[in-house]
Amino acid sequence: MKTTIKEIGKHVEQSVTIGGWLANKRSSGKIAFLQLRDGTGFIQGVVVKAEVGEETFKLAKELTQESSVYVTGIVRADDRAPSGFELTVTGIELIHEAVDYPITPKEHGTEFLMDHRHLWLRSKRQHAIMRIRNEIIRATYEFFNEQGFVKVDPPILTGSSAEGTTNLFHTKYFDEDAYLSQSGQLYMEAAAMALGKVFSFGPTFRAEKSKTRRHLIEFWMIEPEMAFMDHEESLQVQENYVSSIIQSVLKNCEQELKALERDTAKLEAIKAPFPRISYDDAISFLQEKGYEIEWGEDFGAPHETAIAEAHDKPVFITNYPKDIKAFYMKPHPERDDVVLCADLIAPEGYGEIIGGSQRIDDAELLKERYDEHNLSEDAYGWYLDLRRYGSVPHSGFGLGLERTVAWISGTEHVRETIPFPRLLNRLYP
Ligand SMILES: NC(=O)C[C@H]([NH3+])C(=O)NS(=O)(=O)OC[C@H]1O[C@@H](n2cnc3c(N)ncnc32)[C@H](O)[C@@H]1O
Ligand SMILES: [Mg+2]
Repeated sequence: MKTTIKEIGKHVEQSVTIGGWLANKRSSGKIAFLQLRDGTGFIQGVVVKAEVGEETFKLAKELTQESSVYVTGIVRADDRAPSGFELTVTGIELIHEAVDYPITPKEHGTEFLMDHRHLWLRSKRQHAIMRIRNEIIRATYEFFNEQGFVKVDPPILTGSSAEGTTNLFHTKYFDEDAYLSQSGQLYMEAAAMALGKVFSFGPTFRAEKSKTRRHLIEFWMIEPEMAFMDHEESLQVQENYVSSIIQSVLKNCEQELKALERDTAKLEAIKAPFPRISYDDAISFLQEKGYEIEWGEDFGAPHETAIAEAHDKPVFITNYPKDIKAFYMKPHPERDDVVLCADLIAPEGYGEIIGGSQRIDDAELLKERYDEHNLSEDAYGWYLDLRRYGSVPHSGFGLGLERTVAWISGTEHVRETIPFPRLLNRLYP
């Protein structure tokens, strides 16, 4: 019967057929070991000449890397195998021969692999990362559906910008100027006024000329927005959400984490609540550590890493100066120089995975911010309406999917956490 590698454990000592590709192989004299993959996992097929005969053994010996095949065999339980099973091959049917597959089992440079991303995706490591990405996405929908959030899809083509105008992708919308969305937030606030608790999940775009291991030009963001929730209540949603996806990955991606040699002990300990440190205290901490940083400056990667290293869980840095944060953030009730916001900094040097805040809910104050930031009512009048008609306290945040995948999977660079990364000077494939 036809099955998949993921399901093969249900057929021990039975004859099955899998469709897949040859990932690698080794052979000696009268026995060949085929490393097979079928998209659901990897398994070894053992081909014994005396059992399969001359013709099938010759086919096995001549199979080339990434040729597609149907392989039939008896499923054997084998504790030594990563999947716990092995296939004693009884038959092979070649579907299509791959000639000179470029990504051979030897080491390859990053640019070579990036130029062949459409093929590199097939490797065991990329397979593991993509399955962890999938689990984080699945667990995200599970968490927010269980919490009573409604999925709402903000537009990708917009006439406004939430995160400033320095990294917008301009495009034409017929005769009008338009931008690719940097963040769905402003629209999510409108949705929250209609549906209470909402979340989006989609691509966002930042024309940032940053060449770091944390920056993509196109990345995916989960953006929950919650009417009647204040800043601290939003932090509780964030820490519960992040804890939940970590537990889901630990539970459902054991083989993938093992394939990536991820130290899961560091993840198992991560449960809500997460520590909070104010921006003020973070500045003092860094200055005591000898960092040259003054109050009012934003943190760079080394600062975030130093702050994260002082904690064994993700840490919220709260209440940044108003002047280094976005126009929509609500001022602190006791201070007008800082705002009710927080960045969540992941451990192990993975940096900021969440940016969030309580939003201004007063029309006059928001109008003042429009004037300060030169925002036109033509483009932002609708956003002001949310404060003119039944305004309420509300908060929200954005979690960067790729940075979160990088952290949980222990992957150095975000380029491996998205199927087709868009980086500075990288639009291919
Ligand atoms: N609904 C909201 O309140 C979200 C808010 N408008 C927002 O966009 N915040 S953010 O700019 O900090 O971006 C949020 C997160 O989005 C991720 N992010 C932000 N920029 C990037 C780039 N360039 N590459 C990869 N990931 C990125 C990172 O994890 C940030 O913490
Ligand atoms: Mg941010």
